[in-house]
Amino acid sequence: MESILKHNFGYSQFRPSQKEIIQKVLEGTDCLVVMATGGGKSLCYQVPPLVTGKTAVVISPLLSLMQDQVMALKQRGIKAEHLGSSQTDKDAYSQAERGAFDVLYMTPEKACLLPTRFWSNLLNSGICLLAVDEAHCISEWGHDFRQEYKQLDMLRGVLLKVPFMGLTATATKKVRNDIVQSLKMTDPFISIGSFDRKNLFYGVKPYHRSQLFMDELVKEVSKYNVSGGSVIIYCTTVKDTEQICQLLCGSGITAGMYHGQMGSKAREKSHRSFIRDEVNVMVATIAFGMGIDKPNIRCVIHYGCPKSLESYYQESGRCGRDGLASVCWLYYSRSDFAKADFYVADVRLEKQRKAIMESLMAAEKYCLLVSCRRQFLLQYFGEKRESDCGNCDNCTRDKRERDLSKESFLLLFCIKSCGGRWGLNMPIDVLRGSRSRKTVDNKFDKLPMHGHGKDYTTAWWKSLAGLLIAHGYLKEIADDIYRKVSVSPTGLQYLHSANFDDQPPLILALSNEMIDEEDHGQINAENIESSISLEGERFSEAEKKFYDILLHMRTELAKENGTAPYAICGDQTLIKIAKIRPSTRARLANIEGVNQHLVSMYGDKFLQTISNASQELDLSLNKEENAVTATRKVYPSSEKNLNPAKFEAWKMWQMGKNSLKEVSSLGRSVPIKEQTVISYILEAAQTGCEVDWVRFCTEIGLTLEIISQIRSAVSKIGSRDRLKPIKEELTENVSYEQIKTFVMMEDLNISADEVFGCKSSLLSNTSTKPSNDANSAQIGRVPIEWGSLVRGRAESKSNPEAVNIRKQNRSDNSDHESPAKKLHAPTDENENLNDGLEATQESIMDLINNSDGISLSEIKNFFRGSKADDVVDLLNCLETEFLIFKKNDLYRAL
Ligand SMILES: Nc1ncnc2c1ncn2[C@@H]1O[C@H](COP(=O)(O)OP(=O)(O)OP(=O)(O)O)[C@@H](O)[C@H]1O
Repeated sequence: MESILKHNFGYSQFRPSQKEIIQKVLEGTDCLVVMATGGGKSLCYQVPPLVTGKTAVVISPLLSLMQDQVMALKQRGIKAEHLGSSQTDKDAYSQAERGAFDVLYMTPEKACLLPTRFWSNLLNSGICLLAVDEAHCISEWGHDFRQEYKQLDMLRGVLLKVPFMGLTATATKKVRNDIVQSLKMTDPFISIGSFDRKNLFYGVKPYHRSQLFMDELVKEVSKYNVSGGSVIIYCTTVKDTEQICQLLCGSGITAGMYHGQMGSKAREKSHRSFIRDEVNVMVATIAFGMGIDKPNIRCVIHYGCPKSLESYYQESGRCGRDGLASVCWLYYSRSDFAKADFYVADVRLEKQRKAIMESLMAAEKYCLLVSCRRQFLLQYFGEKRESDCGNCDNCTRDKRERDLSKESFLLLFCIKSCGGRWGLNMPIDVLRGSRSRKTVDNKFDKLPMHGHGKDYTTAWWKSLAGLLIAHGYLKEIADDIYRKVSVSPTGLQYLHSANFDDQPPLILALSNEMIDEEDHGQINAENIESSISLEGERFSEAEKKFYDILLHMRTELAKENGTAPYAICGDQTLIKIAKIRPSTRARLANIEGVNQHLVSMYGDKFLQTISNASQELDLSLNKEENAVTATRKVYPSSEKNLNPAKFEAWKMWQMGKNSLKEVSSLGRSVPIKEQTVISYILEAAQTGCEVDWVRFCTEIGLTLEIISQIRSAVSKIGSRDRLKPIKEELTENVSYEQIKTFVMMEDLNISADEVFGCKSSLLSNTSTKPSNDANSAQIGRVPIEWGSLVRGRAESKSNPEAVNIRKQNRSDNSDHESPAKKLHAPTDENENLNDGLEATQESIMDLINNSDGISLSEIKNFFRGSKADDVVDLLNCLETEFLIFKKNDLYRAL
């Protein structure tokens, strides 16, 4: 499967769960896949047909989405097609039933309309899977219910024994159950991944329709536009869509537009121009979006509060799909929260109206939040996150705190005095001294707090109510389409401890709206700008020019071939090419994201461009990948990859030599948890910051003994994907932080020897590496089992000499020894035996086939009978032929 992944997709590693899901499909098991937006769900149905040689049928809700996917798959050398009204190829249908396609897309309507004959012909030809993408559309509880999806169950009666797969990014438990039942799945494998999109920064701002705000919007969009990144602006109405598009175009930004009132041709054209990088900014209603997989969208702006958090997560999920840092802004106005009437206009069932209302209230809550937005979002989808993320506006802004005891008392008292039967408007009107008929009729003008809140605006009071709801002093419930606010038990307790003249302190962080109002509605540039930098990699001036040349070449190639630039390869791949500047096809093929189709179709063009541009810009070729990506030795570029809070924490700890405890409180009005500081530093390490691991391990109490315990727990569980089961295997004194650190060090190939300054006997039982390897005894990576490697060679007919080696090895190495002990470095005797071995394509293939990843130095060492350069040349040839590939600096067979 890994070979298919590299060969067709250019990737060297499956993401968490992908492989397991694919294996389940291959076993014929139904699967429900819930994975974050951009998590890589598509691969779960695109790989099985390549393994089995049978067709995967994919049900997808939108034509444009299917067309994009077909286009991208074709660029990966995969036979893909869609059936539907826009299909112009008359033979597509008959080819499809003959099983000519690996992946066959169709809408649910089409799937239900196709005659049984089509399905039985396809069954005869071979069908490995029926995948239902965006499966939440099947559920009436979902945020995007589509009637057509409901009828898909009829295919069950036709496609006997074919595994069904439902895929979605947003499914509550109720929706998940609905999908399983609606698709009549039997004992399905359910995979629920994390919803966390770590590379996305989340921010929210209240907006006013002022010129100042519009100027700032233009400025924000221009920022991404100049660097070639794409932006989507989602509007809640067609009118806003047109106005914002006009505004941007009037400011010299080439923007496209997409909404439901445009004709289908115009919409298609607009979509195509965006996908092909002809326009970088798309202003759209939510008609545009589901499944858009354009990797380089750097910013998604919501101009108006979305109607639910599910749709917000879906739409903002279009952002940063290549994993580079990207930004999601949500601009709201108070009037957005009063749109419930509009959303429920055609809904007759009270139950559904209530559900819509609750969704809107959750979105409102997200807007008004003063704590970590990521934590809130994840919690909404049922996922727990212990610490603040440090990558949202609330985590990164300086909090302005104030004692709001007097104001809170007044509001709580007033809400209670009004009887808890109202929304917020009535009690706030009372506080502001209203003598409206309703107030007088209810005798609220006689209440003691009447008129005591005149100094603040209605919006300010609403904001305070939002804070009190968030902190549990007030509770808000939906009653059909109305909201009612009442004082919670915590609020009552507070009221009891206070009176008109004296209240216990209640210190709260002011919301953005309150700050905004107190700063006289001035939204300044600093406020509105995202606080993270988007520059993914640090380029020199010349490298930046080199990258631009590559971008230009990719655009031209895409035009010539009628495809989208990103379908040729993603920006991240292009960044790597610009940094490494490979001179041969083999080196090009080895870059993450480069698939065989790219090498054979466009390889010459890439190499020619690289050669010319390198000469022109005086840049050397074939920069060592390690020098580019080494994560342990470089740090300054990480300032660009980390948000300021995390970078500062790392700087204080690593450069300032402060302890973790000191970092948690130094210069902060409210200390953060020490665990948060630890996670910041680990993240810094991940993005390339240098970390003094000795000091770090000492501070968190991570010893060799604990490492050994964690490793045993990991091998018992068989996976490091989830920390909880690992933690449960360990004694209580081993903390999550220690486990996280272990995992991170393992990911970064940090050697225990290096950290603990010894050749550890504790480590040698499972991960001893040949002692002549400078990087030996890395934590966790089980190195090549020299015994099995030599046995493997011996079994190969192409290498008779190996038989001798096996004999020799057997006599040295008892079969009764534990597998761990068999992991030993070659003895001097072994080394002498290898002295005469010559490398050939075949013998290298044997060696690699029999190893679980082998480094260049190990291969050179093994074939000391050949010149090192010859070994490298042979390896290059094997890479070009896509027989082997490199992952984490280890060669593996495809
Ligand atoms: N193993 C992998 N290694 C690297 N990139 C991957 C891997 N798997 C998928 N990707 C890339 O991640 C991006 C997102 O994948 P995909 O379109 O399948 O997401 P998705 O889960 O369907 O998201 P959504 O629900 O938002 O549509 C794609 O560009 C895809 O090529």
